[in-house]
Amino acid sequence: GSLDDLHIGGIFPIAGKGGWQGGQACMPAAKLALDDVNKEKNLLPGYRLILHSNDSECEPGLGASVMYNLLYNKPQKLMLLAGCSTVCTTVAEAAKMWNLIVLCYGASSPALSDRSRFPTLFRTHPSATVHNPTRIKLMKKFGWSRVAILQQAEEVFISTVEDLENRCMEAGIEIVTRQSFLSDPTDAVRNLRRQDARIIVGLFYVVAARRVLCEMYKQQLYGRAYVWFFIGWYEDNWYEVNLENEDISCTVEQMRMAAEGHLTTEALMWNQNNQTTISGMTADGFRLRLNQALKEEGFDISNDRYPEGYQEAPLAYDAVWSVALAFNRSMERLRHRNKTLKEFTYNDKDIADEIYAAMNSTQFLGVSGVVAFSSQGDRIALTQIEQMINGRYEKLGYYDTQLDNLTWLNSERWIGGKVPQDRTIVRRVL
Ligand SMILES: CC1(C)CO[C@@H](CC(=O)O)CN1
Repeated sequence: GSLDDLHIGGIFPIAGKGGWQGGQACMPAAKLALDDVNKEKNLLPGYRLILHSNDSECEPGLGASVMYNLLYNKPQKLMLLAGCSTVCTTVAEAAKMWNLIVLCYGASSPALSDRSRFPTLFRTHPSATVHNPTRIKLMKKFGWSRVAILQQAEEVFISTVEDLENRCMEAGIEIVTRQSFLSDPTDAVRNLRRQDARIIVGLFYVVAARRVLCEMYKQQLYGRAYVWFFIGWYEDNWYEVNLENEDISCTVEQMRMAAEGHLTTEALMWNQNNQTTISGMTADGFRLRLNQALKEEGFDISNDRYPEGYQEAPLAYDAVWSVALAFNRSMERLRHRNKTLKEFTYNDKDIADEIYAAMNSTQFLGVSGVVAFSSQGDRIALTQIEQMINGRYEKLGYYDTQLDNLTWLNSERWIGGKVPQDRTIVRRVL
């Protein structure tokens, strides 16, 4: 017989600059997943999953208006997918009024880990706070118990630093100073020097990162006596590009000198080994298929950053699988009560609770790695640690926070040949 349709809404960053580099690859990735789940004959037997996509341009206002279009136009939607933090915040805060589960594939804001504000939110994109246990783990590994923080005054970094401060307290790590800046880091970097900061955690977007790096060079806050933690999701050669048009008054050579030796942490968004995932593909197989799909859609995938340039694509792909699996599981349970998902209406909390319960118990191997959510709906993810060695990022290891398991490759290199100290050592000459 003919298949019955299950409808979901999708809000994607497409036009505009797509929010973050790579946001535009999320809709093509979601469409690939839609084809795949609809081919699985025993995943949604008798049903076809239909995705109604709209463009948010990563703007919360536009995101809200496309959400209302999705809700006030037939057919009835069962769930909403969204991307950027600002759009996800707006959509997730409102969607509970329609008893809709929201699944965000591109939202990193720590503020979203809040069941009182977002009771129906899940996200396949990890929170920015996922870096913090890794930073603490490294501080302990290298014996650093006196650190400093330098951050850009942006919501995502303010809430990440609050979490980091709490974890430093618990770990007995002293924060000698926390400096923040809006766009010019000059004074903040000077204050780091005044406090004799040696181990510094830097939290800023990539444009601010270039300014910080040049300021580090000018104020000599780099080299053998310092360790900087930067964010790992900037594009690879981030410190060599746009110097002129961003008025960076350092040369590429000076930027490279200041950058040498810094550590980075980032959430893993591509499954690391060659295991076959739930879709039947390995992560590399997904990479090839995505590449093909992007080419067909006219994307420029010649840049060497591919797929890091589209690093969040696996999160959008796995989000659609999460939806299909949750519908499969909730349909099973509803059947015992002679109900089906097709009966869902926006004031049916009973079915919404079934979908919530099913989503809450998600656990499968996707192309982005194991997909599972915390009680706050946050993606549980591994982190990767790298170091800038001779102008190239080298992998140093991976950290699994859940198991407190650090996989270390012993490939770190210190400019002075030994681990930098977290303070000036005053030798008592007796
Ligand atoms: C790792 C990054 C670049 C963090 O910001 C996310 C976008 C957002 O949180 O709005 C996308 N992924």
